[in-house]
Amino acid sequence: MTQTVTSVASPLAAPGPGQGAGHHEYGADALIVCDNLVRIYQVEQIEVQALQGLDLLIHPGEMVAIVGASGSGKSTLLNILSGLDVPTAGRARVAGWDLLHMTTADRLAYRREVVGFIWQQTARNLLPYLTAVENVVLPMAFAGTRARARRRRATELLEMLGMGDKAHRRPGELSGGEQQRVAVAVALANRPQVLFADEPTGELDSATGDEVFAALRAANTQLGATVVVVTHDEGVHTQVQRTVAIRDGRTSSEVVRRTEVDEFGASSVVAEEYAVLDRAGRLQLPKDYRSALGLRDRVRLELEQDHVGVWPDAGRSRRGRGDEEGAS
Ligand SMILES: Nc1ncnc2c1ncn2[C@@H]1O[C@H](COP(=O)(O)OP(=O)(O)OP(=O)(O)O)[C@@H](O)[C@H]1O
Repeated sequence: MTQTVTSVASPLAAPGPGQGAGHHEYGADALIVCDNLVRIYQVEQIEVQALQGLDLLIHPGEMVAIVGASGSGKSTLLNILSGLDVPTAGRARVAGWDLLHMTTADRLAYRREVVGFIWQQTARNLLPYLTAVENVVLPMAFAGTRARARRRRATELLEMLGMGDKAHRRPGELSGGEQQRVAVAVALANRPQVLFADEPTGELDSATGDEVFAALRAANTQLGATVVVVTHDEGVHTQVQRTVAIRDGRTSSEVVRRTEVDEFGASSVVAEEYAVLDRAGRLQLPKDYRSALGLRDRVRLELEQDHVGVWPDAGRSRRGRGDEEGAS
């Protein structure tokens, strides 16, 4: 993987209202827009800032992983995007639905028809007393799809995900990976524009996890669903086109994978890491870069023709040494 950290001007850096010519709304062409999203939980007298001004854009047809350590805000973000929770401030929009201003009826329609979910706990995805095909039929029945059409779609989806021969088994008669593949079919039943998956492979070994990712990729490439997977597993970047890292309730870096074809026609996958630059111009330098050059407290910046140089504060390190000498 190339280790160039390139700071991408986050789309947030685009001109705001009234700024510059031809300005357009932030994320106008994105399917998922989080703009300065804040979620504060009040626990007795203490405020917990789970999201601290998170910016994120996901475009139609993307398959994106959101990674971050425990407590970084991943579940909070997913709960908001899936319509289960409401942010404290900021803007969140999915497929044209404003998630801060939805009525209860809107929320129901949104959850039933616009988005689909796969949760980590297989038991949360499927009803244990229904067969695989009956589980897939159920959301279509709630949405009012005709009986014959829902049966046909359920069968097609299970076949597409390699579960056609096990359509009449109950979840208890399926492996964990197979249950998650059925869960993907359930989530796709009402033709959602977006699939959200929360640690969908968390309870599985890596080989079985790969099968679940293959099912999510099929949903993405064959049905055109935009897929967002939340996980603490940083190794997930090999499974998706783009990985967005969250730290302390904010997006901090991204890894983008693309296929390059050389002059002999051989293709290879190149992964490039980007630092996210926010509207205020803040970006986070990776820890290994900071420690390699002893960057801390403040750095010297220099604007070059096509890049910005970042240097350790030489004056401060000299002073630091002087202090140490003085102290000895
Ligand atoms: N309902 C809640 N009430 C109070 N604090 C909460 C609540 N939910 C989450 N938090 C806090 O918000 C922060 C972000 O939590 P969140 O669950 O979103 O993180 P996460 O990245 O999903 O973690 P994990 O990988 O462990 O699930 C944490 O400090 C957490 O303790």
